[in-house]
Amino acid sequence: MIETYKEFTFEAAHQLQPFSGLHGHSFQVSVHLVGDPDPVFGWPANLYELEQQIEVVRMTLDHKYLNEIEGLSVPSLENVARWIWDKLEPQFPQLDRVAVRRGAQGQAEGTVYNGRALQKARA
Ligand SMILES: Nc1nc2c(c(=O)[nH]1)N=C([C@H](O)[C@H](O)COP(=O)(O)OP(=O)(O)OP(=O)(O)O)CN2
Ligand SMILES: [Zn+2]
Repeated sequence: MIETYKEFTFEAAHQLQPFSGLHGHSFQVSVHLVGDPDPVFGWPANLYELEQQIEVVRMTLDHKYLNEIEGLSVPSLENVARWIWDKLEPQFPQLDRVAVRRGAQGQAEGTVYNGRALQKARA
């Protein structure tokens, strides 16, 4: 098995009542794929294909008010990560986890969503 990842960022506003009113963040995301290496290229998936789908996701989130996006009415870090997983997993069965963080280096807060581990734990 081999792991390949792609990072992207987006800027967005959100609020999380009753904990926070309207404000914005720079979010940093990393998308990790795990799978058997391709016999020629050694990758679990072609990054060109992943990048195309990530761009669709990024365009949906970037410079948006997250609470208004379908499925993101409660945009905690964890729900944002799950939402990204749900968008990418149908095209990428090799998807292993999605990490979402916000805040400066050394002060960041974030989450790692591993949908497959959660599905196994529930089964
Ligand atoms: N596990 C989580 N806990 C909490 C989350 C979350 O997403 N996951 N979010 C919140 C609230 O949004 C909280 O008010 C955080 O507000 P936010 O401005 O996003 O972050 P900070 O308060 O740390 O402010 P900085 O801008 O980072 O200084 C609560 N719990
Ligand atoms: Zn916030």
